[in-house]
Amino acid sequence: MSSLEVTARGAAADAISTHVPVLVDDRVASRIFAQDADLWGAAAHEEASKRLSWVGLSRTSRPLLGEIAALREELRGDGVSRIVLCGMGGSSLAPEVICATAGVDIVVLDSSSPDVVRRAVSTDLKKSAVVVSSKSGSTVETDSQRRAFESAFTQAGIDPTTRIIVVTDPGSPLDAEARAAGYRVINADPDVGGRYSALTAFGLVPSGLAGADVGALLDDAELVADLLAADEEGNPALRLGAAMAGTKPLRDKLVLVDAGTENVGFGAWAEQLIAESTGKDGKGILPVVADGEAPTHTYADANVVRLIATGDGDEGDDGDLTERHPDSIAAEQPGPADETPEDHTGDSGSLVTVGGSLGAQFLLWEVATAVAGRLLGINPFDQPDVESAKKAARGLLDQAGSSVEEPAFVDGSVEVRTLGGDWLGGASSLPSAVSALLGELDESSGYVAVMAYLDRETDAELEQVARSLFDHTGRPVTFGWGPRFLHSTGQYHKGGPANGVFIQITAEPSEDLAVPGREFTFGEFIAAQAGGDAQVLAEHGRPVLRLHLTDHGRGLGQVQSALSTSGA
Ligand SMILES: O=P(O)(O)OC[C@H]1O[C@](O)(CO)[C@@H](O)[C@@H]1O
Repeated sequence: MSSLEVTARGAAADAISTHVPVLVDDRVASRIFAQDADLWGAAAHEEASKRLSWVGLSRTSRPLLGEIAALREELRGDGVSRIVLCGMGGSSLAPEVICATAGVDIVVLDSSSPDVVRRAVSTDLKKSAVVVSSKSGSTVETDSQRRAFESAFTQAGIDPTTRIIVVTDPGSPLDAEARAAGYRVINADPDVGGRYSALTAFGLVPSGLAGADVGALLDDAELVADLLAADEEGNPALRLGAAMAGTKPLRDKLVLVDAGTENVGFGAWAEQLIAESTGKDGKGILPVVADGEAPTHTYADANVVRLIATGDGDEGDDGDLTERHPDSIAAEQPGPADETPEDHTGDSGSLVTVGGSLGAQFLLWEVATAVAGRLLGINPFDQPDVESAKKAARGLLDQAGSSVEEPAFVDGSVEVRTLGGDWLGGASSLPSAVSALLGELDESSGYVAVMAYLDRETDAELEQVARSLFDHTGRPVTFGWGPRFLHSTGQYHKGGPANGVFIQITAEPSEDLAVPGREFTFGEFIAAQAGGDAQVLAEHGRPVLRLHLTDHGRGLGQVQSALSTSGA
């Protein structure tokens, strides 16, 4: 069943009551589906005019289904049982959620760590097919990964053109190069941006080859398309968009809590959509992907979204529900304060509950984010600050091999460096440096961003420090694996509100790996990405604590300990 269930309480319900009637009067929903590029102001018109084709994908993507099914059968006949996806951000986050939800395996390689890449290219190569997905065709991580696989297949005596499938925009540099080299190329709709591309070839090809029922995704999106295009107060996307960006005062931390949803890892996909779409011009909504146990009302700028299983919605337990039919939303009138969980500030809180099938929710959140962009007064379709980090990384790559700046000090197996202000003070140990950074945190609006350029499989335990830092600071903490987050929350960190403090963790690889045909190695590349991002954050006045592990095991233990006690 694809019905969308959305309810709201507290400040979110107030935002809905305030803004949805105006959105209806302005016919925002029907104009989005009519691909009206005027909805976000003159400055956004050019980009919006080539970034709205996602509204029709539930129909226009259908011709892909036969091609995907045939290719899957061909590969299986060739002994392929492992699908690897090389892609960053919008070119890999949707397949990751689609396959996890469908319970089918896919290896998502969205890292430039030499150890991670080496593991991906040296595991079961003879049984593997690789989808190389890049809209622009110029993302260096994806190009480097492709080169590594091309070389590995060749060395294994396997013709790479029989095992590498390319998904890219028509006319991209990768499109021409791949076709000339004899690769199979599947073009995606060029009028859809990466973070809106879940129902394009970027989302469907890798997922379908891995065995997910991608036709059902399109069916589920199709079932709710008319509802989401309706200029009606029951339109779930108008209400979700108003709840996201219309609270007063603005609650700009959107805490995404897995409260039983069948859509596995949905928060990681929504994180890029929301952060990269809204985080610019000093504004934006920060997605905070929390674990299910996270307290739901703990700071006054929190807007909590509980992602529930389809059909688990509240059945009018407050009696305030307006008539709710399966495919609509009911915005509860804000009940008495005691009906919504109190938080430690006595704030009555803001809570949205969302349920629905994955295909329906892809479209729901895409429309809601476009609505939120209009309410925030920003262009939800560009990512102006991402390029600055890429440019800084390229600059550092050109200097590859040159000496790295000296650390402020070394504590055991951790080199400590600081940027973005003279906030270190007299700190001379790792815990005291963490404490000094947290001392820069604005207690009413700030957030902590942990950015780990490590191995999200073998170092997965590190993610738990987010909860410790939250418990210690009472402020939102985001955790991103580098360089993957650069294509998700990275835009927000640099272009959004200047209230983040940043902890970057890097490590010496166990063994470096050449990028075939390039003048840099994977180790040099990921180090340049980290250095470039830190440099740009500091240029934006953000305090950055850079922690570099000289011995992976011992250094990681020190960092986990320091971030878990947070200098307490
Ligand atoms: O698909 P491409 O062009 O390789 O881009 C990957 C990702 O990088 C960005 O362009 C910038 O982060 C995202 O919008 C996109 O999803």
